[in-house]
Formats: sequence, structure tokens, C-alpha cells
Amino acid sequence: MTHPSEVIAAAWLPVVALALVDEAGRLLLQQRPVGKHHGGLWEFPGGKVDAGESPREALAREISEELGIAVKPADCTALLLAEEAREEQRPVVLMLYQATRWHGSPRGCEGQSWGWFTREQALDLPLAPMDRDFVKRMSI
Ligand SMILES: Nc1nc2c([nH]c(=O)n2[C@@H]2O[C@H](COP(=O)(O)OP(=O)(O)OP(=O)(O)O)[C@@H](O)[C@H]2O)c(=O)[nH]1
Repeated sequence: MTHPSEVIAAAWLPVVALALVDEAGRLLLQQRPVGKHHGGLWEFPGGKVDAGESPREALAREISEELGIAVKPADCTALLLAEEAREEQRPVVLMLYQATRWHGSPRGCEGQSWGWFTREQALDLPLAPMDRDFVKRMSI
């Protein structure tokens, strides 16, 4: 029998993203590769939740793959939620978490541009739509 969670996953795409906040209150943002959905726009690091993963497990995996740093799932706090329709594809449901603790120094493991930005600097970037909404709603 099909489990209800499989039916849900077939109808929408669960994506997690992490707002890493440094001691100065800046946010880590990275640029999406050109040619992909939202190519060239800036976003929080993260990605799709794989089958069998919890959102926080997916975050820890994606952050390690993309930035080469270790974040403990328990240090990621759920923050905000947004949803975006896509033509001919499942809508994305983006879950934003926040962390102020990690191990290691971030680097662009996938060749992406990235940096630390104040809220105002972030809002001056060409952000992905849901990410712009998140930064506006954040109280850092
Ligand atoms: N990781 C991430 N994805 C975001 C953000 N905002 C946002 O709209 N998305 C969208 O969420 C979807 C899934 O993200 P992803 O990073 O796994 O996408 P991808 O195309 O790189 O997947 P792939 O690694 O399987 O090729 C993409 O359509 C992406 O544009 C964000 O802040 N972080």
C-alpha cells in the first residue's frame, strides 16, 4: 500500500535552506548556476529533501556538499516557510532554517560565488523570489 507521505511527495517538492548567521549578524548567500531554475539569482544554501531524510538531515548533507562545513541537525532552528508554483512541475515548498553554529570555514565546493551580507546588502542582490521574501521577513 502507498504510504500517505509518498503521495504528498509526489504532489510537491520539499526543499530546505539554511540561513547561516555569523557573529556580526550577516547572512551567508550563494549564487545559483546559470542555466538552472533561478539561474544567476542568489539564495540560501540548501536543496531538495531526499526520500527517507528528515528536513534537518537534508540540510546537514546539503551544507556539507555545498560549503564544506559541518552543521548539526539539532543546531538548525525552523524559521520560515514559502511556496512557489512552477510551470508543468510540482510546486516547491521551501523551508528555511537558521543556524549560528557550525564547524569549519565555508568555501564554494561547487564553484559557486558566495559571501556574507547584511540584511540591507542582501536586499540589494538579485535574490530568488522566495529568498527575497524570507530576507524581508527576517529580524536579524
Ligand atoms: N537550495 C535552495 N533552493 C532554492 C532556494 N530558493 C528557491 O527558490 N529554491 C529553489 O528550490 C529548488 C530546488 O533547489 P536545489 O538547489 O536542489 O535545485 P537544483 O536545481 O540545484 O537541484 P539539483 O541539485 O538536483 O540539480 C530549485 O528550483 C531552486 O530554484 C534557496 O534559497 N535554496
